[in-house]
This record gives sequence, structure tokens and C-alpha cells, in this order.
Amino acid sequence: MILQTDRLSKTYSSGTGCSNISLSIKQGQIFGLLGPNGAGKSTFVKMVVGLLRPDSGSGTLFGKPIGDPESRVKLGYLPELFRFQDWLTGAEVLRYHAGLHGMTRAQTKSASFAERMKEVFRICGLNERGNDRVRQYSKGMQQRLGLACALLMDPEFIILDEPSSALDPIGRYEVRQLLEQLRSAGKTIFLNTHLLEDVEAVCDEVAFLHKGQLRASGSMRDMLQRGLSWEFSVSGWLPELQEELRGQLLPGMAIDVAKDAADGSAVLKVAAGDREQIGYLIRLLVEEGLTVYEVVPVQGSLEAWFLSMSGGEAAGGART
Ligand SMILES: Nc1ncnc2c1ncn2[C@@H]1O[C@H](COP(=O)(O)OP(=O)(O)OP(=O)(O)O)[C@@H](O)[C@H]1O
Repeated sequence: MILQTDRLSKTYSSGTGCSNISLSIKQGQIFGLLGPNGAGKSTFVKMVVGLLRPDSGSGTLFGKPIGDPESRVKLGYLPELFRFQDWLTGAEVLRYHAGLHGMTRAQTKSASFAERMKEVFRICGLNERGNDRVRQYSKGMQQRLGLACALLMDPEFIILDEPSSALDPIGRYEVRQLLEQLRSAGKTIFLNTHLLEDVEAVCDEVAFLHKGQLRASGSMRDMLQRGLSWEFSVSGWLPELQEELRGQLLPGMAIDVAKDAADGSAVLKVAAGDREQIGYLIRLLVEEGLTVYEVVPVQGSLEAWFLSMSGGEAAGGART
């Protein structure tokens, strides 16, 4: 195992954080940590990289206790809130990071290091912009520079906290391709993200955090199975029924209106943990006076799984 944590916990004075997180990350996989805003994903990552001291629990990175500088020698990390010295050029930022990693000034000025910088600028899509000052970079370019810093020293394990948040769709696609190339080269990647399409496209294993607790973890295939959703065709629908039904859903269920018409016909999109819950919802709808014409299972999606795991809460916990 590259990373193994055992009941890792951190509670802030506000009472939030994350608790009892036990995860194992195998070599050569892309692991996705999912969860709504404020679930505790960054808190977990900060403990792993030694930026936060856990209150309890333990973990090892490359066999060394987390927090030990030795554990981080083969680690690359892109923090969620990256901010660079904007008076430096991209190349100077990379040299600075290489210095933090232990390279001497002479080494960072060498021809071989110049080649390495050129390579990471290329793979991160910054190509000819390495000699421009960071203040001339767009936000997306600064995120690409953060990625370049994380990859610079050719780490074995790369932790990326929201690597695509500032990127446009093409940039996101390029990052997905880059992650796949890194996996092919034998690297291990830990991805913190809300971007479900990124996770669905590249991750081998995923875990889901909610309100600081680990709700589920497993292979992407298993999670997609759990993310089965159903489409209900009904008549007698009234818009106010949506909130009323939400109040009666069982844990793990979510309901959304995919289509509705003035004549009361509607298509409801339902996420549910199992078939029993579907039977329960049919009874509920009939009791509300609706007629259920058809119930069709829809291909599992990570979105359906995410919604069911969050109890139907949108990111940020807008719904209760
Ligand atoms: N330094 C801090 N002091 C107090 N509370 C904090 C601190 N950092 C985070 N929190 C709280 O801890 C909880 C978890 O935050 P964290 O940033 O780990 O979540 P996250 O899943 O990474 O969220 P997001 O996806 O929005 O980045 C939140 O309720 C947050 O407000």
C-alpha cells in the first residue's frame, strides 16, 4: 500500500472536520475522494501531507508515519487553494519548489533541470509560457503551474486537491488524459474533486465522505451499481408534492422531477439504495393519489450515487 490510514480524525474548534477515516490506496491506481462541500476531504488530505496534525488515529505513507518528512519524499501535492508569488516567472516558481525539495541552486540552473522544466511545462499545457510572470497567467494557467509543481520532481504518489476547478472543459479533458498517462507510467494518484465526470472517467476506486464521516468506499464498478436510478412515469402530479415526498424518503433515497406538464403527467428521477425502496416509493405515490404507469431502471451513474449518498442534498447542503 502507498497510503494507509487508520481512524484518522481531526475536529476543528467549530466541531467540524473529519473523523475515523480509514482508507488504503494501492500502487498504480487513481483513487477519487468525493463528497459535498465541507465534507472533510481537504482536512483528510492535509493530515496525510503533514499540514495538519490529527487529533487521533494514524497513517502511513510509503511505510513511514504520516507527518514524518521522510514519508513525503516521493509525494507530489497540489493544494486546493494554490497561490504563487506573482512577481516570479513560472520557471522561477518551479526552481523555488525544487529548492524546497532539496536541490541546490546550481542543480536548479543545470541544463538537465531546464529540460525537466520544459517537459513539465509541456505536459501541463503551459508550453512557451514558462518565462512569463505568474501575474500574467490566467487562473487556469496558475492551476496548471500548480500541477507542474506537483509533478516536477517525478513523484511516485500525486495528491491533487481539486486539480481542475479553474479549468475550462478542454483543460479538464487534458488533465484527465494526463492522469491516465501518469497511471500508465505506474504512478499512484489521489484525486479530491466534486467533478463527477472526471471521477467516473478515470478513477479505479472511490470513497465518499459526508459530514466528516466515510460513508462508502470501493471500486468504481461497485459504486455505479449502487448508483442505480429509476424513472417513474406518473399522472396526478402537483409541483408541491416534491417537497412533501422528500420529507418521507428513506435514508439513501433522492427524488427529482425530470419532466412535468400542465395536465399532471410527470417523469420523476429517483435514486434509491435497493428495490425495496422502490416498492416503498410506489406505495407512497399511490397513497398521495398518483397513478404510476411505468418504473424503468436507468443505467447507474455516479451522480445518482452521489445524490443518494448525500441523502439528496445538493453540494453545500442546500436541501435538508
Ligand atoms: N481551519 C479551519 N478551522 C475551522 N473549521 C475548518 C477549517 N478548515 C475547514 N473547516 C471546516 O471543516 C469542515 C470540512 O472542511 P474541508 O475543507 O475539509 O471540506 P471539503 O470536503 O474539502 O470541502 P470543499 O469541497 O468545499 O473544499 C467544513 O465544515 C469547514 O468549514
